[in-house]
Parts: sequence; C-alpha cells; structure tokens
Amino acid sequence: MTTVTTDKIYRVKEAFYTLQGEGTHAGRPAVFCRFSKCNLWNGKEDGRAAATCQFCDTDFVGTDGQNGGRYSKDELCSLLRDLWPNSDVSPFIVCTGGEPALQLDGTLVEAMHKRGFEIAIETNGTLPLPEGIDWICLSPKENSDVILQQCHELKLVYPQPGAMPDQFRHIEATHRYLQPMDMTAIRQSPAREHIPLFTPQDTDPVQAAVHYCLANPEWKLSVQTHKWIGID
Ligand SMILES: C[S@@+](CC[C@H](N)C(=O)[O-])C[C@H]1O[C@@H](n2cnc3c(N)ncnc32)[C@H](O)[C@@H]1O
Ligand SMILES: Nc1nc2[nH]cc(C(=O)O)c2c(=O)[nH]1
Ligand code: SF4
Ligand SMILES: [Mg+2]
Repeated sequence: MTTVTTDKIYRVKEAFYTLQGEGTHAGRPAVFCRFSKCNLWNGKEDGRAAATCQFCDTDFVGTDGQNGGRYSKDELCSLLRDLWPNSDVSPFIVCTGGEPALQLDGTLVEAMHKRGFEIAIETNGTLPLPEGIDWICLSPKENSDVILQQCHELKLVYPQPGAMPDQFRHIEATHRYLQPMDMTAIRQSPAREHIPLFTPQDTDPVQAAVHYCLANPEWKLSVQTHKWIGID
C-alpha cells in the first residue's frame, strides 16, 4: 500500500520587501508575508459593521496581491528568501495578515528557521501560536478573547472603549505601545453609517494617544511611519 502525503498549502495575500513601519522595529528592513483571512472580520466591506474588529486598514482577502498565491512551505520559504537582498544580514520576516496564526504552524516556523530567517509575527492574540517565533507583537481587539499572556511588544490600537490600556496590565510585555487608530478605512467604508465611530468627531486618536502616554509613561507611542513616508 502506498501512502500519499500532500504538503499543506498556505494562502498568502501578498509578500513584499519594505521597512517595518510600526513598533520597536520601525525602520528595520523586513520581508512582509501577509497571510489571507482573519478570524475577527471576513474582510468584506459589507461585513465590516458586523465584524468584531471594525477599524482594520488592510485588504487580506484572497491571494491576488503582489507575490500572492497558494504555496507549499518550501515554495513560500523560497519566495520570501528571494525578496531579501543579497546580504550577510539574515532575512527578517514579518508574518502578518489577516490573522497569521490561522495558518502559521510549527512546520513552517521550522522551515523558515532552517533557512536562517528571523521570524516576527503581528497577531490579535486570540489563537495559540507555534513555538519558536522570535518576535511577537500582540495587538488586542475589543470584544475578543485574547489568550496570549506574553509577548515582546503589546501594540494596542487606541482608543478602543472596550479595550483600554489598563485591561492589559496582566500581559507580560517588554514594550507597550499605543498606536493611534487610523480612521480612514472606517470613514471610507460604505458601511460607515452602521459603524459607531469610536471617538467623538472632535477627538483625534493621535492627540488622545500622546496624552495617554504622557500621563502613563509605561506606554510609548507607535506611529504608522510607512503611511507617512508612502511605502507599503
Ligand atoms: C492588519 S493587522 C494584521 C495582524 C493581526 N491580525 C493583528 O490585528 O494584529 C496589523 C497591525 O495593524 C494594526 N491596525 C489595523 N488597522 C489599524 C488602524 N485602522 N489603525 C491603526 N492600526 C491598525 C493592527 O492592530 C495590527 O497591529
Ligand atoms: N511597512 C509596513 N509596516 C507594517 N507593520 C505592520 C504592518 C501590517 O500590516 O501588519 C505593516 C505594513 O503593512 N507595512
Ligand atoms: S486588524 Fe487584524 S484582527 Fe483586525 S480585522 Fe484586521 S487583520 Fe483582523
Ligand atoms: Mg499594515
């Protein structure tokens, strides 16, 4: 009897080389691997109002972006390696999405490490992570069950009335950031009438976050620098 083993297929929306725009590693060259799908929003505008996470700034639906596709672990590792320049510096990979924890597993982590990758993840913290990820950025969302208790950086989008900074005191983190909510996606959404704006019209999330950090100095500000400088 012959056993046929089929390689798991990973669905990737897009993969690109850029600078990490946010948090501790802001400014650091990185290959981004954006996995398709999220467990807190179906990614469609007509589903935004009903989603658990309503402010998302990202298109993670399908596999049709730059370098997107359906890949085996070896195909994906080769693709990501090829996006890193020829250099003595080992490739820094940021796994994001969508929610990367839906797909990133121990097998892929191991394959990436074998190729010398340093692996970071951007996660909403509602799903278990495989062992061995080198840098965990946890970004909790209101009305979701965050199960991660530890991370390297806690990066809270601010303000979320149901997820204020104090609620995450129990989470062990080397760095704590408030990242002002970019309201562009909500404002442009056809469903905006059905999405309560989280801040009163006269409250600027940037100023609110600055104010909070100054009053609570265990928190630092994370601005989305890539949006300022016009890179992916
Ligand atoms: C698109 S998410 C993907 C990773 C994962 N699903 C998560 O939420 O952490 C990447 C990062 O962007 C942040 N983000 C998403 N929409 C944002 C917005 N409108 N303003 C500021 N940050 C946002 C998330 O909180 C997360 O830290
Ligand atoms: N440059 C850049 N930095 C980022 N940091 C987190 C991002 C994400 O979408 O996960 C992101 C992104 O989309 N672009
Ligand atoms: S910010 Fe993260 S958790 Fe929220 S919808 Fe976007 S991908 Fe999902
Ligand atoms: Mg982004």
